[in-house]
Formats: sequence, structure tokens, C-alpha cells
Amino acid sequence: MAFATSALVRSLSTSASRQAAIKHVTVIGGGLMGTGITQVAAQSGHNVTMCDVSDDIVQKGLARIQDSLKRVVKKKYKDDPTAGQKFFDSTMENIRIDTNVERVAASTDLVIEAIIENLDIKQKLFSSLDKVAPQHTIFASNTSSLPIKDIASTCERQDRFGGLHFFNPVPVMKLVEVVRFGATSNETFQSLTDFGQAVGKTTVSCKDTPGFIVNRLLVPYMMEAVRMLERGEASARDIDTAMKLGAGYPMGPFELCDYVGLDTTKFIVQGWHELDPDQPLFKPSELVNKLVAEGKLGMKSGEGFYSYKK
Ligand SMILES: CC(=O)CC(=O)SCCNC(=O)CCNC(=O)[C@H](O)C(C)(C)COP(=O)(O)OP(=O)(O)OC[C@H]1O[C@@H](n2cnc3c(N)ncnc32)[C@H](O)[C@@H]1OP(=O)(O)O
Ligand SMILES: NC(=O)C1=CN([C@@H]2O[C@H](COP(=O)(O)OP(=O)(O)OC[C@H]3O[C@@H](n4cnc5c(N)ncnc54)[C@H](O)[C@@H]3O)[C@@H](O)[C@H]2O)C=CC1
Repeated sequence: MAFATSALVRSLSTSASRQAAIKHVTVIGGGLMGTGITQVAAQSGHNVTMCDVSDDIVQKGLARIQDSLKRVVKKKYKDDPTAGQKFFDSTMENIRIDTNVERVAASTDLVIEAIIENLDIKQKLFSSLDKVAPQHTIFASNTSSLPIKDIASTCERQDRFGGLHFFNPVPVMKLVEVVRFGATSNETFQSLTDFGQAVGKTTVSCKDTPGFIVNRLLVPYMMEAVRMLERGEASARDIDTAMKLGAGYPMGPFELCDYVGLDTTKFIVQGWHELDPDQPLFKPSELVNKLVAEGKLGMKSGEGFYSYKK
């Protein structure tokens, strides 16, 4: 028993010292995912700087975080509005916004990238950050579908690179996939796992395979629903109703495509199709490509398979 207790204390203090190392987090991308990741990191006491390409985007991102945080406060502190206000204020005080990623990364412990799902753009970003970030800084990508190994390939710090894959909406979804590739060190993997848990999520680990666990199963399902629609077998509304009421999913596949973003869905499928052109599950959809070309990206643009215009 004494051994078990001291082992527990040792393990807690090791974990605490690893977590203590990650005090400042830089989140790059102030869109759907970047705002959610910023929020949960700030809620759990980290100092976070959220970066994007323009002032307008980071300001809009900050407003989205405030709206989402209000929903969390309403739920968590329904009987104690004073404590709720304190939680709201202290969380917002932990957040900074910026448009100069190099400046921010020069003094950060962890960079989490949540920008557009495009390998070239992600590689360029990390390559420039690698030159300015301190030695100890860990880099992580929130990519949905790209190999972490490829994203890390332009960086020297291969051992301090991994995947931290959050789910949308980040404040609500309880999972983070922690992804390591061949060069990721045990320390980095453990720090990323500790960080995922420190922001209140359950972590699972996964090798660097396309789509990790969730998307490798979820995206082919969503695309199969699109193919059913393209074949004229059922309407989007009926497929959604069927999967919600017949399979117990909180959203139907078309609602989910709109929620994730049709651009992101398209990039995921396109990337996998290029890796494995003979795999029918990864066949791109003309309908999705057409909607994206028309700027119908789902909820975030006001229209996708459904219209969200008020
Ligand atoms: C593409 C990738 O790489 C990976 C991915 O992310 S794939 C996508 C994974 N996500 C999913 O599958 C989401 C599936 N959908 C759902 O789970 C639910 O529909 C949902 C949680 C999004 C919304 O749930 P809902 O019951 O329809 O709506 P709603 O009542 O508004 O929300 C439920 C709760 O979540 C909270 N909530 C929803 N969105 C929120 C947000 N952005 N911020 C904070 N709280 C939020 C609400 O306040 C509400 O709280 P209460 O239960 O206390 O009322
Ligand atoms: N949408 C979803 O449900 C999920 C998406 N992801 C992944 O997260 C990443 C981001 O996705 P979303 O947030 O949905 O996209 P989004 O389109 O909502 O936001 C992306 C943001 O990145 C910014 N950006 C682009 N290039 C940049 C750069 N060089 N520097 C700084 N900012 C830049 C854009 O201005 C935009 O605000 C993608 O890799 C996506 O695959 C992961 C989990 C779920």
C-alpha cells in the first residue's frame, strides 16, 4: 500500500511537472476549431494566444469564444451566477489575440495548428515557426486527415512534433486523439496526452494513419450518404432523419457535413483519394465539389446541403 501511494504521488508529480511545462499555448487559426481549442485551453488555466491572418478574423473568433463560453457558464454555474461571471472573466483574461505568428511562437511552450486542411500551407507555416520557436516548444497539428509525418517534414524538431486532434464543437466533444509518428519522442507524446487531459478531454492514442480513428470511420460514412443522395435513393432530409432516429446519431450525415464544413470534407476526401485512388470509399463527390465551388461551405457560410440564412 505504501509503495502504491508513493508510486501514485511520484506519478502525479511527474505528470504535474510535465503539465507545468506547458503554460503558454499558441493556437494558429481562429476558425471553427481554433476558437474551440483556444477556449478549452483558456478555461483550464493556460495562457493562450490565438493567431489568424487578419484582425477582423481574430476579432470575430474572439466573439465566437465569448458566445460559446456563455453557454458553458450558463450550464456549469446555473445556481451561482457570481462564480459563473468570475469563471467567464478569468477565462477571457487568459486569451490574447495576434496576427504575427512568428512573434508569438518565439515565447511559447506548445503550438497547436488549426488552419486550412492543406499540406503545403501547413508545411510552410511550421517551417517558419521552427526557426523562431524555442528549443523546448512542442508542435502539434489538429489536422483531420493529413499525415503528421508529412506536416512535420519541413521541421528540424521531428521529435517534438505530434498530432492533437480535437472534435467539433470542441467545448462539448469529450475526445482528443493523440497521434505520434515514427520520430515523435515518448516525452512529446506524454506531454501532448497530459495536455489533452489537462483541458478536460479523454485521450486515445493512434498511429499516423489516414483519418486516425474517428475520421477513418466517420468520413467514409458521410461520403456514402452523399453517394446515396447522388444516386437518388433518398433525400438528404430522409437520410438524416433515418440516421438520427434509426441509429441514434445526434446529427444526420448531411447535417454533420454542413457542421464540419464542406470545404474541410472535400479536402479530406481529395487527399485520401490521391493517396489511394482505387479505394471506392475515398472517391470524391461531384456534388460536394460543386457546392464548395459555389461557396456553399455549410453552416459557417450560411448554406451547404441546407440553408442557415435567417
Ligand atoms: C472533421 C473532424 O476532423 C472531426 C470532427 O470534429 S467530426 C464531427 C464530430 N462532431 C459531431 O459528431 C457532433 C454531432 N452533434 C452533436 O453532438 C450535437 O448535435 C451538438 C453537441 C453539436 C449539439 O447538440 P444539440 O443537442 O443538437 O444542440 P444544443 O442543445 O444546442 O447543444 C447541446 C449542449 O451542448 C452545448 N453546446 C453546443 N454547442 C456548443 C458550443 N459551440 N459551445 C459551447 N457549448 C455548446 C449547448 O449549450 C447544450 O448544452 P445543454 O445540454 O446544457 O443545454
Ligand atoms: N471542421 C471540423 O469539424 C474539424 C476540422 N479539423 C481540422 O482543423 C483545421 C481547421 O479547420 P476549421 O477550424 O474547421 O477551419 P476554418 O476554415 O473554420 O478555419 C481555418 C482558419 O485558419 C486560418 N488560416 C489559414 N491559413 C492560415 C495561416 N497561414 N496562418 C494563420 N491562420 C491561417 C483561416 O483564416 C481560418 O480562419 C483543419 O486542419 C481541419 O481539417 C479538425 C477537427 C474537426
